[in-house]
Amino acid sequence: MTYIHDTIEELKQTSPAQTEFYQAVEDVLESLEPLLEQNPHYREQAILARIVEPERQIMFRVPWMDDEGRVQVNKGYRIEFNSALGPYKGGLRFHPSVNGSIIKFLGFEQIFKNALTGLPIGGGKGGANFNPKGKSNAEIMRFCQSFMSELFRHIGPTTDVPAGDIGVGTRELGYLFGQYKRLANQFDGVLTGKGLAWGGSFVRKEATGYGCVYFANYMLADRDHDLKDKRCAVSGSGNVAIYTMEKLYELGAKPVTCSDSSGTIYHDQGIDLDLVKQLKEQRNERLEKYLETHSSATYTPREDYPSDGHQVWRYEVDLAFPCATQNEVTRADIECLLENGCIAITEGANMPLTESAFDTVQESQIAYGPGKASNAGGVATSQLEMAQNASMQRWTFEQVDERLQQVMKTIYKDISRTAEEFGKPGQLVLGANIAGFRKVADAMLEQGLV
Ligand SMILES: NC(=O)C1=CN([C@@H]2O[C@H](COP(=O)(O)OP(=O)(O)OC[C@H]3O[C@@H](n4cnc5c(N)ncnc54)[C@H](O)[C@@H]3O)[C@@H](O)[C@H]2O)C=CC1
Ligand SMILES: O=C(O)CCC(=O)C(=O)O
Repeated sequence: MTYIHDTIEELKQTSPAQTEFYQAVEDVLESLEPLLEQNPHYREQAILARIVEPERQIMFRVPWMDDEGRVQVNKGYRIEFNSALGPYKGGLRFHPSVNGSIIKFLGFEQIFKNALTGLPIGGGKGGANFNPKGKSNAEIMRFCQSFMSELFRHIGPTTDVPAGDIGVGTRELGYLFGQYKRLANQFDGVLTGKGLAWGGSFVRKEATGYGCVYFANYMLADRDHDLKDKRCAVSGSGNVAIYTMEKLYELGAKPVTCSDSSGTIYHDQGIDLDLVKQLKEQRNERLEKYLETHSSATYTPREDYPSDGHQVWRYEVDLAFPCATQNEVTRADIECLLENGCIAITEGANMPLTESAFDTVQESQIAYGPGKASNAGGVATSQLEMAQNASMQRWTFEQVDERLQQVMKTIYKDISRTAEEFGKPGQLVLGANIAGFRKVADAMLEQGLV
């Protein structure tokens, strides 16, 4: 459709050199053709041109001092993308690869993901090109304090509520929250993923991984499969990967791989999750150390990966769960998964498939849970944390987990129904993009020229 094509071309002119952002925009817009044909008012009201433009983009200097007394400077970002459905909501990423394009793609995805939860949250994302690897605890604290010294004036419990993402966990959120409190003189729900003793919610830590597996379970059930005894490839070994593996074990499946940015572990008898938690959550070690306890496992260092992809996807598995980062699955990886009999891919990470991997999946018959639906459990539970903070209540682990399961079921049903409505049953990408877009676009139209 030329309207969609023209919007994407215009975006490339006005926001140059933002490859990941174009990739995320193309994924959403290219699904919208049947909806736009049915509803000409979206075009008349220039809704596409409005929705791809963030409401506000904040970029700032983050100066801090390292342990040697040297001054360091990083770039900080917060993209407040869309507030049609509620306050901006989305994580903060600290990773050396962070730039305007990465934060914009993440913020754009977040708009539709948050809409799919059915909860009143808009979309935003932020972060810095800061590399936490090898930094001391004191350096991390000083960086977080400097980052928040600027960010605090832009956020608030009903304005913009950041959370964690890659490189930002409970420790970093603690330092960020401490600095916010000193500057704003407020103890409120301005960040989510907080420690349980200072306003955090049960299940937030586990929510993205658990939610992803709940989603996979609903998707498989609809295709007369279940998780029992399924061999699973999981990538990453951070927050999302660990709690994906935990729930897979609980529901009878067996994760046989995990990875970090240095290499991949394959363990045929099943990944030793207690050991991975020790290595990653407590000791901050590389996965290679896994071999010191399990010599029967295989470790492949990154430099020995196949030239066209990633080792983690090159084993015989039934299910795949990319849980590390964007563009971590190539076309060759997908071909290998398909040849090895994999029946479903469920995304824990945001946009983990390269464009050609995505096209290959779309052409295949494999069940595919797109991240904006399947990893929405994290942000949904963040909203439950906001609700608990605002009402000064604390719900039990079981109550929050029950709500999380309900949200994931509703998302699955909503996107499946939408795919059917547009004559493409089972096409969850189309279902997720149309269902998410429609909620946001309709709210924007009702709010006037915003
Ligand atoms: N934390 C959350 O609640 C949510 C996270 N996500 C997404 O899940 C993914 C993982 O995030 P978290 O587990 O929170 O982060 P994390 O920092 O806890 O873990 C990230 C993992 O990915 C690996 N990784 C990072 N960059 C990599 C690279 N270039 N190559 C290979 N491995 C790499 C790291 O070694 C680590 O194992 C990201 O795409 C994030 O945006 C999505 C929804 C919510
Ligand atoms: O919990 C949140 O607010 C953010 C989660 C997030 O960053 C994501 O869904 O990608």
